[in-house]
Amino acid sequence: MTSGADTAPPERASALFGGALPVVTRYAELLADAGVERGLIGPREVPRLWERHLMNCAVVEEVIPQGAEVIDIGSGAGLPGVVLGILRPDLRIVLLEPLLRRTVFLRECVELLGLENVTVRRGRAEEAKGELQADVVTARAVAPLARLGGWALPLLRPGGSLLALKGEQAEAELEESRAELMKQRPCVADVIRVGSGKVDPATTVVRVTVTSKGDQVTPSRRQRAPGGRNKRGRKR
Ligand SMILES: C[S@@+](CC[C@H](N)C(=O)[O-])C[C@H]1O[C@@H](n2cnc3c(N)ncnc32)[C@H](O)[C@@H]1O
Repeated sequence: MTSGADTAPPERASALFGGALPVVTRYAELLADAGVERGLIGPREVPRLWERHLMNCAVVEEVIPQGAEVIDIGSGAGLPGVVLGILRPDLRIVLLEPLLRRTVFLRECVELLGLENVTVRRGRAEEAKGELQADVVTARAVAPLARLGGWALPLLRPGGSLLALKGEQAEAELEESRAELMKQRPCVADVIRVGSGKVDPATTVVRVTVTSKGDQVTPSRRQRAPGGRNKRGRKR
């Protein structure tokens, strides 16, 4: 067991987590203990669990609407999904993760922390289309934005958002990926910073919001020209 001092919350965690602090502290202990033992997080992350992981993820809750259904793609050891589930009991969260030993750990966390609003699903995001739907999809350190968009946008309800936690290159990555994201589904995208004054630096999030009521824009639909004719002018 890692020493308690390693996982003791810093002072400003109290303001951020409020009454949820004891449960987040228990989660920090699980990460520092079984999480490290089973190779789900590196031992060097333990001293910076709070600032760099737990608090950094928690502030994303600022932009998640009340009562939203959330899918956390590539949850790993539970970031950001478990933290959001603790902090926001109003959310219903699915932790979507393909690797068995990670889903085993996630199920243990859900059970031990008593998170009735969080479920764990083993699977790949690209295979969840048609089976899972959400108002918000979160993802941290899972895939480049264009690929992530291809997995996440089909899972969103109209008006729903992908919230991708990214680093300092977020703006550049968004500009490179914007056209690809639009091909997936009509959407608007921006880079926002959340948690100013609560975490330093603020957490950078690429937010991609689906604007259409319709489904994904499929190549066949895009090729269709108005007037019931296809691109070559032949009547359909
Ligand atoms: C670098 S880890 C990040 C874990 C966690 N989000 C975090 O920030 O600590 C990437 C995670 O994405 C998962 N992953 C990779 N490909 C995936 C896919 N196609 N669908 C869902 N999850 C995937 C991996 O199994 C792994 O747990």
